[in-house]
Amino acid sequence: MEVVIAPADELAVLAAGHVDRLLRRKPDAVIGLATGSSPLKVYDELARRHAEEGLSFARARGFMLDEYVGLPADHPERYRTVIEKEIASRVGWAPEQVQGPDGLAADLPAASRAYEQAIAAAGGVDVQILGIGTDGHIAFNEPGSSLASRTRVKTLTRQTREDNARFFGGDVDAVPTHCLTQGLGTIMDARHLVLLATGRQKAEAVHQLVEGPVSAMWPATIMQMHPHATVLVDDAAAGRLQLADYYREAYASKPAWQGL
Ligand SMILES: N[C@@H]1[C@@H](O)[C@H](O)[C@@H](COP(=O)(O)O)O[C@@H]1O
Repeated sequence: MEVVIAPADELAVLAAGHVDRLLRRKPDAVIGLATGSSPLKVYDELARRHAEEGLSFARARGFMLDEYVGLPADHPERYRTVIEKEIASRVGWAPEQVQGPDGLAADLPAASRAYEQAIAAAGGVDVQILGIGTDGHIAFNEPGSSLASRTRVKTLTRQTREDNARFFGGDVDAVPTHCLTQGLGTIMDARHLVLLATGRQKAEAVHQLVEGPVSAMWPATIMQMHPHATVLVDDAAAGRLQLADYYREAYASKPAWQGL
């Protein structure tokens, strides 16, 4: 696991750089897309590179991490709508180039299985962009999630619904109670994980993710078992890291042969 501590704008450029290099090496790459506020600057930077530097997404595909259950198709907070607005429409992706779990399916377990099959049929995810919840969830894998879980229905915790109420006019009761989410096992199958976290409210989750024991109580800790995980955090989110000085030194003195 590589930990990089830098200002938020720099983190976004680093994350976009990973996607950029992947696309230039593999134009038909599969990109895992996260919602939430953490990846927004990354999407801005990718849109900028698409518009100004000819970064092409024409042959690439996107797979979303998760989706609320039951939000109407035209709801502005439906993750499919958010991803369309924040990234897909800005990099020239046609609707069929981006897939997400179907939170409106009549048979949600069947939709979950179909989504796993779609990811596998696409050859798996090359780079997965991730945020982290204050309780250490990734995608919507709440504390207690099986570390080997696959795409399925989950019940959102009160804390997650309160955290996300800001997107629903501050009304926690307007936040759906259930979601479809890639499992931790699904996420771990991606070839590269790039997680972004900023702000003091993420400091404990980041500490657990990087330095805590691997545990279903802090689901993101499963990333410690991934062979290629990049954790990008600002000073505030790094505030509780015990080895912060070491991560700073290691990054500042990173030899060129280690690659980006
Ligand atoms: N399902 C999403 C996660 O994918 C995201 O990582 C998390 C953190 O959101 P934010 O980046 O806004 O803090 O929120 C939601 O719960």
